[in-house]
Amino acid sequence: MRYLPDAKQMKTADSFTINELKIPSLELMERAARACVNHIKDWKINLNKICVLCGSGNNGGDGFAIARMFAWEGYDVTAVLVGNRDHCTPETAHQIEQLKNTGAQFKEQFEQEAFESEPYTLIIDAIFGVGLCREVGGRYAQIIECVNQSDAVRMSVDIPSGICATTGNVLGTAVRADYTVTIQETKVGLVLDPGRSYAGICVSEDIGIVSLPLERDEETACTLEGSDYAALLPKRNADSNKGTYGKLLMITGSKGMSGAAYLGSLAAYRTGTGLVQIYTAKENRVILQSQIPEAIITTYEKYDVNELHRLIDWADVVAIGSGLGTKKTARKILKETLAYTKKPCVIDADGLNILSEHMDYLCGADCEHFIFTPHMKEFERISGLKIAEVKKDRIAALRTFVKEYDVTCVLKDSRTTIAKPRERVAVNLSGCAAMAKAGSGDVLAGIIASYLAQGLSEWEAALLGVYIHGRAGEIIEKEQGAYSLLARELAQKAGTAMTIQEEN
Ligand SMILES: NC(=O)C1=CN([C@@H]2O[C@H](COP(=O)(O)OP(=O)(O)OC[C@H]3O[C@@H](n4cnc5c(N)ncnc54)[C@H](OP(=O)(O)O)[C@@H]3O)[C@@H](O)[C@H]2O)[C@@H](O)CC1
Ligand SMILES: Nc1ncnc2c1ncn2[C@@H]1O[C@H](COP(=O)(O)OP(=O)(O)O)[C@@H](O)[C@H]1O
Ligand SMILES: [K+]
Repeated sequence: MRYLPDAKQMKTADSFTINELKIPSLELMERAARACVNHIKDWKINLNKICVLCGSGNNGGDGFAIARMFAWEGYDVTAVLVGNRDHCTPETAHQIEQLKNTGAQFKEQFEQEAFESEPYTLIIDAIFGVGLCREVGGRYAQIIECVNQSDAVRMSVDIPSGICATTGNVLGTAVRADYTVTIQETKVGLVLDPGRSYAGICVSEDIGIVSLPLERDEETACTLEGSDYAALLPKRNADSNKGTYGKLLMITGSKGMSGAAYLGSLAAYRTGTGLVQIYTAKENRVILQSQIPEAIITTYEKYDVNELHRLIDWADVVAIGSGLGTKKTARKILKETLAYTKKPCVIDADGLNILSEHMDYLCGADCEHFIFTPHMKEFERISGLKIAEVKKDRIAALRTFVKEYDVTCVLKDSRTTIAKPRERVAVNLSGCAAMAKAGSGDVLAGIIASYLAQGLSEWEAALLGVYIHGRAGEIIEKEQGAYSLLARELAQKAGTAMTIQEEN
């Protein structure tokens, strides 16, 4: 597991290391700068003419130290203070002093004409780091625009200036970096979009800042690593039969929407479930029987409460909502399912759309065992927060939502975030744009339900499901390119994605 701290959490870890472990701030700065220099050299960037743009905070201090190191080695380097000299931190003021007699050029002010006339091959952005605390405007915005218009390679120290380390949002404007060296832990704003795309190739470098404060703070987000996911994989025993791997009831599909039922059940079988029963509208029987003969098909024309209870009693796990529609029968089925089931239950798509108008269905329900899988629009509906509002700080919005309803929630997006009360918010790092196709979400609901059926907890199933879904997308993108993925291929490849994981 890796921590993904926000700005405040990272600053707390910095201060703890400096104040409690007595590692001087300047020593950490020296290590940070050295790490940046080493990475820049590894990347084989053209170093003919280097410009380092430094703010007055400690991010600027890192920048001046980098300039000094390159100057010592004889490179042509210019360091520009883009901040106010009177506002320099003691460390940054010290670094400016250290720059004297190294051969580096020092400019106390940014001059646009001079900057644009120089044939810089590398611009190092050390304007703002985790201390960015408001919209970038005025002079700073102009400087960042100049940087983005330059033909030089752009490398950011810690985080592209203008990106919020806590939310990944652009605060006014931001440097579009080709490379970023982030100090110690990857900030959560570097993995959430748009911060992720502004950072370019991003590496983190351990400089000895301790993680204890991050561990202590339950609000520090995290991401899992390959070995963590491998440990979650359901075991396949020699002495087993289909009953060993769970009975999954999928209440999915409606008239003209058989695809959702097909995709979810295919994904569940492909990822290991022993037995899948689909409960769907009667019009889907023939098509589903021919598309997926491995599934048991039970159909309804009208709502029959006894039949629904019998099916839920049969199942170990329920998944409801994909392609269900929002008509009267669908509403009745959802209401009764949520009231009756004590089994783990994935609620997706139309299940969430119906619920958004009837949040009272959750009263008295076994919410602790529910996993919601909304995309942004569905989350807007169930949370009552506009998408723009959610995007301002999606982790905070998600955390508040799961606390209120006591559910596990998988907020799907280009970067999917997963939350549950009393757990750290997790950000999934697998997946790719090839997956932005209709039906991808139905597949995810099937995979998560499949892991529940095989005995994983709600939290484990959500984490592993989202990861494997993304890995399957990556495998397809590698084989077929970024355009041709079909949701059914995602379902088919999900099992392969699990095998690869086992080998890691
Ligand atoms: N020893 C350590 O602790 C280590 C720290 N390290 C490095 O330090 C970085 C954090 O340093 P930091 O905390 O000094 O903040 P930083 O990002 O430089 O910016 C603060 C300055 O920006 C200004 N400012 C903010 N927003 C603004 C805006 N919109 N528009 C204009 N100005 C704005 C703000 O001004 P003020 O609000 O005071 O007016 C202040 O002057 C971290 O990312 C890492 O690179 C590493 O070397 C490891 C060891
Ligand atoms: N650009 C992207 N990068 C990574 N994953 C993506 C991207 N676009 C979509 N996805 C994933 O694909 C799935 C789409 O789900 P959803 O919007 O519910 O699809 P549908 O309703 O058509 O089944 C989600 O799991 C989402 O995370
Ligand atoms: K920066």
